[in-house]
Amino acid sequence: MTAATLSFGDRTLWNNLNLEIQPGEFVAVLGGNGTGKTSLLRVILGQQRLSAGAIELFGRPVARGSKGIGYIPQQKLLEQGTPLRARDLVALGVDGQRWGLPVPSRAVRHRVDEVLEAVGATEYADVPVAMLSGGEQQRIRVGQSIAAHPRLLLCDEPLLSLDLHHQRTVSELINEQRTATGAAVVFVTHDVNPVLPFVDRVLYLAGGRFSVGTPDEVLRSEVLSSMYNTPVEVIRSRGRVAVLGAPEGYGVHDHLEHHVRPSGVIG
Ligand SMILES: Nc1ncnc2c1ncn2[C@@H]1O[C@H](COP(=O)(O)OP(=O)(O)OP(=O)(O)O)[C@@H](O)[C@H]1O
Repeated sequence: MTAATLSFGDRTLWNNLNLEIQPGEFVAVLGGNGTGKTSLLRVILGQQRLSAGAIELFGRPVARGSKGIGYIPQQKLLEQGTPLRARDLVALGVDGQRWGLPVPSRAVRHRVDEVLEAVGATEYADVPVAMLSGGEQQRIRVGQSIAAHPRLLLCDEPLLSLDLHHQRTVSELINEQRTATGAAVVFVTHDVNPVLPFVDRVLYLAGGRFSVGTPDEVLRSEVLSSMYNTPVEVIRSRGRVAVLGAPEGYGVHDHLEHHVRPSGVIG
């Protein structure tokens, strides 16, 4: 991504962003509501054009529907009554194009079983997904996103509404996928703590500015204070990060509940 700028009307979300993501790299995208985190993923997916600058994916200009990307969209709870089972959603990830064929091929079925096993969902493979807990649904979504062996995994707040135990298991699943296949991970989150041990670089968006670097370089009082243009204190203790004093709506630790939509369909 070179000199990338994204504006809507007279509002610039980020400006002159240069970011090259290496295979196997784990990049956490941090920032408050409305700072352009999801929009960044949409740019990578080819769903949103840059206002200026350029973006390449696997050496080619970004195009909609690029192969090689796994995507975990922001969580939506599944509507009761959705007849799809866990294994159907994973099959969609393996072979989205041919979705709709009544009987998946043997190769697809094999891959589905493999993925269900990898995400620890074999037990509930045949349960309608709407009956599963949020954490179980999220494992299935991770399964769906990794099923086609992506080279790049885009994760939009995949830990939202999960308890600490499930935050850990879902983060570990994503990280295991990265280490097993060398896929790069772009992980949008309000709270970096659950993934901090895995993060190579942070892209922090705030107040129309950004900062990129290792967690040690970016998650510092001086860096964030300068981005927010107000004194912000970053405290690191026992491997955790807390950001104090970030203006409302721009912090890493915003309240998350309002993200959870009451109903919807797995993306
Ligand atoms: N197509 C669009 N047209 C106009 N404005 C848009 C469009 N897409 C996004 N925006 C605006 O850009 C801003 C950034 O949106 P985005 O969803 O990228 O933020 P975010 O950082 O992911 O926020 P959140 O943490 O709340 O999900 C928001 O104010 C949003 O309303």
